[in-house]
Amino acid sequence: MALSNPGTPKTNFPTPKRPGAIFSNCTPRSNYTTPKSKKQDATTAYTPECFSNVILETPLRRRPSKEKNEEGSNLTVAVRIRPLTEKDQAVQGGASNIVKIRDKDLIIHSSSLGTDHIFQYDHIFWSCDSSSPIYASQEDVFTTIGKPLLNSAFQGYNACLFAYGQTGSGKSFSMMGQHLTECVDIDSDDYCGIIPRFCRDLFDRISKLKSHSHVAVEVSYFEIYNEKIHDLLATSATKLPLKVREHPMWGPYVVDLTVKPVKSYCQLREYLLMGNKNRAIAATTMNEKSSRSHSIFSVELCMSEGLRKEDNRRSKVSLVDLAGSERLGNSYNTDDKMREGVFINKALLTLGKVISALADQKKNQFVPYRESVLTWLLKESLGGNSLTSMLATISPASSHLEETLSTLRYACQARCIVNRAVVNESPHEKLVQELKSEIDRLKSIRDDMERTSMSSASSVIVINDSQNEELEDLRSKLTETEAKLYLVQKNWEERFLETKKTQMKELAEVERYKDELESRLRILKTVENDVTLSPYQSNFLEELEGVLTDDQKSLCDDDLLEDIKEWCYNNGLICTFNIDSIIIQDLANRRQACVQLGSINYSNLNDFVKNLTWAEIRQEPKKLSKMEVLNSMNQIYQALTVLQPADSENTLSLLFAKVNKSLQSFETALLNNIKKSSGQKSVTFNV
Ligand SMILES: Nc1ncnc2c1ncn2[C@@H]1O[C@H](COP(=O)(O)OP(=O)(O)OP(=O)(O)O)[C@@H](O)[C@H]1O
Repeated sequence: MALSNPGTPKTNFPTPKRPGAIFSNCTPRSNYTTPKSKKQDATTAYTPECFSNVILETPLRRRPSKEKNEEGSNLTVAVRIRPLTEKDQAVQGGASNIVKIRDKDLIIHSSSLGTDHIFQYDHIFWSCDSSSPIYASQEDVFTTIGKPLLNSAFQGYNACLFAYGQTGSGKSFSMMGQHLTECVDIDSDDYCGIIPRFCRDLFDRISKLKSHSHVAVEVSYFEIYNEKIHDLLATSATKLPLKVREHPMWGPYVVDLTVKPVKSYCQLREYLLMGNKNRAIAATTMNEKSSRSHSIFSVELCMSEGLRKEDNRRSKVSLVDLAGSERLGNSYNTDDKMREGVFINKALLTLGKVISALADQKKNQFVPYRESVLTWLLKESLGGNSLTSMLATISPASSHLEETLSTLRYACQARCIVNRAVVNESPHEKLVQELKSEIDRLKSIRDDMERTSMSSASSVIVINDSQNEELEDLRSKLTETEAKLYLVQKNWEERFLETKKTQMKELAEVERYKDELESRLRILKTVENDVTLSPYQSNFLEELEGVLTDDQKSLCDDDLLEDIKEWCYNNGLICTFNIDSIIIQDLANRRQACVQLGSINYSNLNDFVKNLTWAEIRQEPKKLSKMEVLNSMNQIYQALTVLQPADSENTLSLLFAKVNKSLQSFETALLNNIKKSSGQKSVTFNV
C-alpha cells in the first residue's frame, strides 16, 4: 500500500491495539487506519519502538486542479515548518520535534496516543534545520509560492496569498521577514520575507519590459484590529476606522483607503516600513512581538501597451498576514487581550466556516463572507476572481500538537476550494493582439522582400513589375492594419475612460444619497418627542436606521459609540452622531453637550460621561409638525427612488427595496394619523 496515494480505497481495519487510539471523529472522509502489518512499514523510521496508528488526513478525493486559464483552479496550499524556538524548549520537560517529512507526506507524530497523522499539500517547506538538504530558505519559499503570483499578476489575474497559523508559528516571518520595522535591504538580508521580495521582483520585471509597455503600480496597506479597519498608510492625525462597502461590480472595498502610486522599489519600501511601524503589535505570553491584527498589503497593476498610457489589463495582488489563533486560556491576562483574542478567533472561525462552505462544493451553499470584516474583504480571493495560495505555518513542538493538527486540517480543507479567475483585460485586447501579430507578419514579409531586392540589386538583378506590385501591396496592407489598430485602441481607451468616469460618478452619487438619508433620519429621530409616533412608526425609524447603518453597525462602528448611544437612551437623552462629533441633548434640563469624536477616551465611558461639558440650550429645539415629518419622509422616499439602479442583481437595490417597502407602509400609517387628527379627507403626495 502506498501511503502517499490519495486515491487509496477506503478500507476498515477495526482492531486498534489501544482503545481510543483511532480518531474516528477527526476527518471522517479521510480517516484511514492502517493494518498492523503495513503500519510497521510505514512508520518504522519514526516510531521504531512502538506501535503507531496511521491517519491519512488528506481527503481521498480532491477535485483535480485545473490550469489557471481554464474555468476554475484550486487554491494552492503550502505548509511551512519553523525551527524549535527557545520558548518551545523552555516548556516543562522541553519540547520535542513531532513533524517529519517523507516524500510528499507531512507526518505529525503524537507520542501520547502513538498515532501518525499524514497530510499532503502542494508544497511543504522544511525550515526546521538549516543544515538539512531539504531546508527551505526565505528565497526558496518566495520562489515557489511568491513568484507564481507575480507571473499571474503580469498576465492580468488577481492573486492572493494568505498566511494562516497558530500565533508564533512563523506567519510574519514568512510574509514580511525578520526585521519588520527596520530597514529592509533584500540584497543583504536573507531573512526578508515574501512581501519585500515580491515588491523588488515586481520593479525588476517592470524595468525589463519593452519600452512601449507601461505598468502603473499602486499600493495600499491596512489592518483589521478588533473588527475595525485601520489605514496603515494614512497620514492624517485622526485615524478613524474605515468602512467596508460592496460594489455590485467591484465587490467589497474599503471606503477612503489611502492608495499610493509608486514608481520604484525604494519608494514602495518606505510605505511598507511606514505601515509595519503602524501595525498594532502587542505582547502575549506566547510571542513577544505577536501581531494582534490581520494585515492586508495590496499591489495593483495597471498595464498598457502602446503610446497611450491608459490601462488595458489590470490585476490586484493581496498579501495577507493573518493574526495568529490561540487558545484563550493560554495567554490572555487582561480584558483587552481577551477582547482582542475573541475578535481574532471570531474572524478566524468565520474564515473556517467560509472555507468549509466553499470546500463543500454543494451548489448554492451559503457562504458567510459577511460575518467578519476579514472574510468579507477576502471574498474575491476565496472562491472568486483570484488565483489564491495559502501558506499554513506550523510549529514543530510537541507542546503545540493540537494547534498544529487544527491548522493542517484547515489547510487540507482549503485545497478543495475552487476559484474562478479571469484575465482582467479589455474585450478589445484580443483584437489588438491579433492586429499586432498581423502587422509583425506583414513587416517581416516586407523586410524579407526588401532584403532580397537589395541583394539582387547589388548583383544587378532587377525586380520585376509583379514583385514590385506585391511589395507595394504589402506596404499598403501594413499601413491599413496599423491605422486600424490605432483606431481600435483609441476607441477602446475613450470608451474605457468614459465607463470609468460614469462608474465613479455613480458611486459618488450613491454615497451622497446614503449620507443624505442618514442625516434626514437623524432629524426624524430628534423629533420623536414632538410628534406622536405609534410604536410601529418608531420601530420603523429604528429599522430604517438599522438598514442604513447596517455596514457600520455590525462591522465598523466603534463599540464605544454604541455604548454612548445606549447610555443616552437609558438616561432619557437624545444623542446625535455627526461626522466628527456627538451632540447629546438633555431636553428636560434644557442643556446640551458636544464632544469631538477624536477626543473621546476610548477606554473609559464613565469618565467620558462625567466630563461632559454642558451648555444651556438657548433656543427651543426645532419642533417639527407632522406635515414636516411627512415631508422629510417624502424626501427620503424620493432619494430611495433614485437609488434604485436598473440592475436587479445590485445588492444596494435589494437593501433599499426593504426600506422602501417599510417606508410606504409608514407613509400610509402617518397619513391616516394626520387625516384622523385634522379631519382632512385626503392628503396629496408630491412624489
Ligand atoms: N522559518 C523560520 N526560521 C527561523 N525563525 C523563524 C521562522 N519562522 C518563525 N521564526 C521565528 O519564530 C518567532 C515567531 O514568528 P512570527 O512572529 O513570524 O510568528 P507569527 O505566526 O507571525 O505570530 P503571530 O501570529 O503571533 O503574529 C519569531 O521569533 C521568528 O523569528
